[in-house]
Amino acid sequence: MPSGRTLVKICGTTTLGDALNAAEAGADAVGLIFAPVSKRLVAPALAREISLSVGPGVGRVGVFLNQSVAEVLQLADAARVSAVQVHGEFSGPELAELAGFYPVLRVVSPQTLTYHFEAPLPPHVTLMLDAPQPGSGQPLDWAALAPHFPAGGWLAGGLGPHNVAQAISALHPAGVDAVSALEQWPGIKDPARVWAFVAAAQQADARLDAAKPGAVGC
Ligand SMILES: O=C(O)c1ccccc1N[C@@H]1O[C@H](COP(=O)(O)O)[C@@H](O)[C@H]1O
Repeated sequence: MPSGRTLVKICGTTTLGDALNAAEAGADAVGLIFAPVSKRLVAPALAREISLSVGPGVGRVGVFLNQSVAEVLQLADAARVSAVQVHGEFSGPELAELAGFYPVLRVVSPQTLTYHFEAPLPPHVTLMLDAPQPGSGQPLDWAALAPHFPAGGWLAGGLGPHNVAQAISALHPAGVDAVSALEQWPGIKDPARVWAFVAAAQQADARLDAAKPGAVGC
C-alpha cells in the first residue's frame, strides 16, 4: 500500500487500550503476535476484538514465527487481521500460498537478504529487514544496509522515538515497525513512547519532503 509517506506499525499489542492508543496516535497498523514463544503472545479472541475495534483505517498485522501455513491462515482468519508478517522458515511456495489470502511482510535479516533477493518474491510479498532475533530491540547497521536496502522494503530492529527519524532518512523504508522500545515491560506499551514514535516518523517524513528540490522554502 504505497502512500508516499513512511507507514508506522506498532507491534506486540496485547491489550485493547494499547491498540486504541496506537490508533489515536496515528499508527497505520498494529501488530498482533501469534508466535507461541513470544512474551507478547495475544489470544485469538482478544486479537479479534482489537481488530474489530481499531477502525477500518488501521491495519492489523498477524505476526508468526516458524508456523505452518494452515496455522497462520487459521489464526489470521480468527483474528480478522488485514495482513500477515512471517519470520523464520517459510518457503517460496508457502509465501505464495499465504499471499493468495493476505498481503505478506516477509521478515529477513541482513545476513539472509542476498539469498532472498536471488529468489524472486511472489506477488503481494514485501520484505521487512529485522535483526536475527525478532523482538530483541537490536538495531541494524543502517549505513551497511543502505546500498542493499530493497525498494519498498520495511525496516524493524531496535527502532524507537530516539532513532526512527535517523533510520528513515538513512534508508527511506516504506514502513517502520517497533516493539521493545515502546514498552513499559514486555507486552505492555508505554503510551507516551508510542505517540513519540509516530510523531518522530511523521516529522522525519516532513523534513525529507521539505528537502526535496522544488519544495516551498527551498
Ligand atoms: O516481539 C516478539 O516477541 C516477536 C516474536 C516473534 C516474532 C516477531 C516478534 N517481534 C517482531 O520484532 C520486530 C522488532 O522488534 P524490536 O523493535 O527490535 O524489539 C518487529 O518486527 C516485531 O514484529
